[in-house]
Amino acid sequence: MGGYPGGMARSIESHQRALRALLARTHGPGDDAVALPLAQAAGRVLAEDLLAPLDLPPHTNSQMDGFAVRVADLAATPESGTAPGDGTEPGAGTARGNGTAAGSGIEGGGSVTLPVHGTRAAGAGPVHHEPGTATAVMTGAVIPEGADAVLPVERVDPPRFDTPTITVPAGLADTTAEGTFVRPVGSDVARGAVALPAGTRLGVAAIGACAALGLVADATVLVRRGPRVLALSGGDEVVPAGAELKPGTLYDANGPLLDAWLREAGAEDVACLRVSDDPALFVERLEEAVRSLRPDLVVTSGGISAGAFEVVRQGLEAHGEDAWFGHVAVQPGGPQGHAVFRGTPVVCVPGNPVSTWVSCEVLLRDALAAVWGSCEAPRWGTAVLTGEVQPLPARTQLRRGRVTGHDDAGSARVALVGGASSHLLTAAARADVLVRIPHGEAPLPAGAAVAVLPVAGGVLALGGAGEPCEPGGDTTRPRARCASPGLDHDTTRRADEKDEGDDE
Ligand SMILES: Nc1nc2c(c(=O)[nH]1)N[C@H]1C(S)=C(S)[C@@H](COP(=O)(O)OP(=O)(O)OC[C@H]3O[C@@H](n4cnc5c(N)ncnc54)[C@H](O)[C@@H]3O)O[C@H]1N2
Ligand code: MOO
Repeated sequence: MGGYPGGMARSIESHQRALRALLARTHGPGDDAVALPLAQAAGRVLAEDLLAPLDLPPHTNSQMDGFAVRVADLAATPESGTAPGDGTEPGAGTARGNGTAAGSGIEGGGSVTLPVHGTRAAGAGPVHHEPGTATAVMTGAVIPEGADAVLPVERVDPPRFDTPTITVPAGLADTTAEGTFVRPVGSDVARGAVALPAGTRLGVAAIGACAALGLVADATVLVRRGPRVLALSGGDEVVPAGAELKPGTLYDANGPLLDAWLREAGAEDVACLRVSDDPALFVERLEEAVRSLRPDLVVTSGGISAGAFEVVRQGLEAHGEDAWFGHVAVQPGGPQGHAVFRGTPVVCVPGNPVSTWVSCEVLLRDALAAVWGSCEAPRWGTAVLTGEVQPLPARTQLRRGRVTGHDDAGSARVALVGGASSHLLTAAARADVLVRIPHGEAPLPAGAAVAVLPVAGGVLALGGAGEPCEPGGDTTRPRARCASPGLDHDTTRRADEKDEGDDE
């Protein structure tokens, strides 16, 4: 248990400010941009407005399978018995009924009957609409010129297309306004207007929008350049995947985790280095890597807490400038640090894997978004807890959770996933939000509103993940399995199911 009085720790917000100031020492907000082919720009943030090269939709089209009509043709008067208009054009046989349309079950008392002229499928070119008629149109079909509304097929009588006439019930005829179920040309975005403003992350919908605008995969888009990052992780106990797992050792989770996270956060390039517990060697390798790679930012994981082998803290306190190592009043992510090394900002996050990840999501993301603009800032929402949660007395907790639907009032419901301990990485991998539990003494009851931060957006950028963390390392990897033979899943309580009061 890492106990310390909350009063001696920085708040999350004050540490965010410190990281912003650190990164701003070498980079101004949105300093530079890079032109990338669209195919490589997924997950990146636009550096300039993207203008629409065409109207979207490119033509006025139907929102429904139904019948295109002129609204004026639905406004027949009981006296005339026909729809207004000149009454002489083709289709002037339009009649207003006064009873229930035969077999339709539709209430009458003002219904209008129109002859059906033509059928238009999506993809067919524009045609002229005959006044006083209805044209069958499928969803997406160009609205025939002269028609100004669409009646859904299921609301007319008969509710089908193989019919010479349709009867429009009075309730529908009276309430259909011009534009009903019509999608005007350019109603999503007009040609020349801003389709995606600068600052938009090229997520799934934005990629779809670019495709809809006709941008081909090698069309160039200008995106914010992210930092080139050197990521250091390790410790004597940490070995790369594929190596022999000797007693007391464990596989490197944080190197690949940082590599994936930094790329998803818009880093231009990421180099990963594993370091030992020897502070002199740590400084030597850092020195070498900073000189040869010239990163914009160094991120370290581990080696900063209260142990006897805190290689990062010891190395940077002795050889860095403006080093700060202390605590933030948050769990996980309590121990934190930062320094400047040979002019390069260094952000130091704690080594427990969930602490590394949560620190990146909440602390580093804020600074990268503010100073580099290479990713979106953390955007908190609210949800209600599905069960009671015991807070910590002096630290905000950032628990992992999954949104499980909505309550009767429409609020998102969030259930915690796994316990509070920061080694519970597989449980964290099942989470889609971080749940902010304010410090306090009394349990938060089920139904209490809490802040939640979506965290499951990273998959898009991973296709481009670069070099493995250990180039040249042993490539013989243990094969993944779905379940361990012999492990009784019914009776084994997993470590990540242990819950409250766990505040390491
Ligand atoms: N006396 C105290 N002890 C600890 C405190 C404290 O306040 N007082 N804080 C605890 C908290 S909270 C955290 S978080 C950790 C942070 O420690 P470090 O940042 O120094 O990290 P390490 O000691 O190097 O490692 C912690 C933990 O994570 C494992 N680890 C490290 N790197 C990796 C990796 N690349 N892949 C997988 N796992 C990794 C490491 O084996 C340790 O188990 O300190 C607490 N202690
Ligand atoms: O604060 Mo530590 O980061 O819980 O594991």
